[in-house]
Amino acid sequence: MDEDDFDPEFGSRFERERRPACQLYLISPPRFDPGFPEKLKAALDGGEVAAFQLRLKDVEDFEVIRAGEVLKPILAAYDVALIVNDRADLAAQLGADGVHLGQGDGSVEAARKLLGKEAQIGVTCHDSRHLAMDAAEAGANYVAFGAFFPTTTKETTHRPDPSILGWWTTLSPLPCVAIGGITAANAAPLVAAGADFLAVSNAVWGHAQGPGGAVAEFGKLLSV
Ligand SMILES: Cc1ncc(COP(=O)(O)OP(=O)(O)O)c(N)n1
Ligand SMILES: Cc1nc(C(=O)O)sc1CCOP(=O)(O)O
Ligand SMILES: [Mg+2]
Repeated sequence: MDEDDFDPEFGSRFERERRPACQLYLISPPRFDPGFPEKLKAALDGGEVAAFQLRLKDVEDFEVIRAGEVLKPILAAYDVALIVNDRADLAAQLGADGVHLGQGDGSVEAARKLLGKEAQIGVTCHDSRHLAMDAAEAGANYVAFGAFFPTTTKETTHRPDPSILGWWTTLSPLPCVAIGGITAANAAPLVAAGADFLAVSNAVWGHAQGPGGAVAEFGKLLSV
């Protein structure tokens, strides 16, 4: 792809100016159980969600594809972007809206070649300003910082200060995602610091009032 052809600020769901408020980015549970599509619908009935990441772990490729095929029409009906974790090739196979890449999940450039210029490509940057600048330079559509709070969803070793979000928003127009142990009760400082997206898993799928109740709780926080 010609570098000049790529405009990361055009038509992107993750573009800050077009969507100024902080938004919710749901991360799937690590396994796809048969009841999950109904849980997803319940979550999306609870309020505004910008994006959904299919993050299945330790499963065969065909399971990711099968899950993606089931979830894609549901997400489309609610106008929610489908982002596939880890694998640009599976994102391409699914016709997903984008991919999320960790530091060991391949380059932005390679994902861009596979997915095209409209794709949303996010990059894990832990607590590193350097990684975030590298990701932006490589053509990422968003950078993700975390883990802001302890989480049982994933083993984490980095604990950024919320001020990294404010630093990023003054430096770059590229949206930033906050992730890691986020709940409606602890998220306010991340929103205040400048997070464009809150990426959340357990606080939604494991919520006592169900996923819809959880999304509604986040909605109250994000609408003020
Ligand atoms: C939005 C978002 N941010 C960070 C991650 C973590 O990605 P990675 O470091 O590759 O770890 P795994 O999620 O693959 O275990 C993410 N998935 N999404
Ligand atoms: C997938 C993931 N990545 C993280 C990082 O710090 O990069 S923390 C995390 C877990 C997010 O799930 P929960 O909302 O349940 O904590
Ligand atoms: Mg990964």
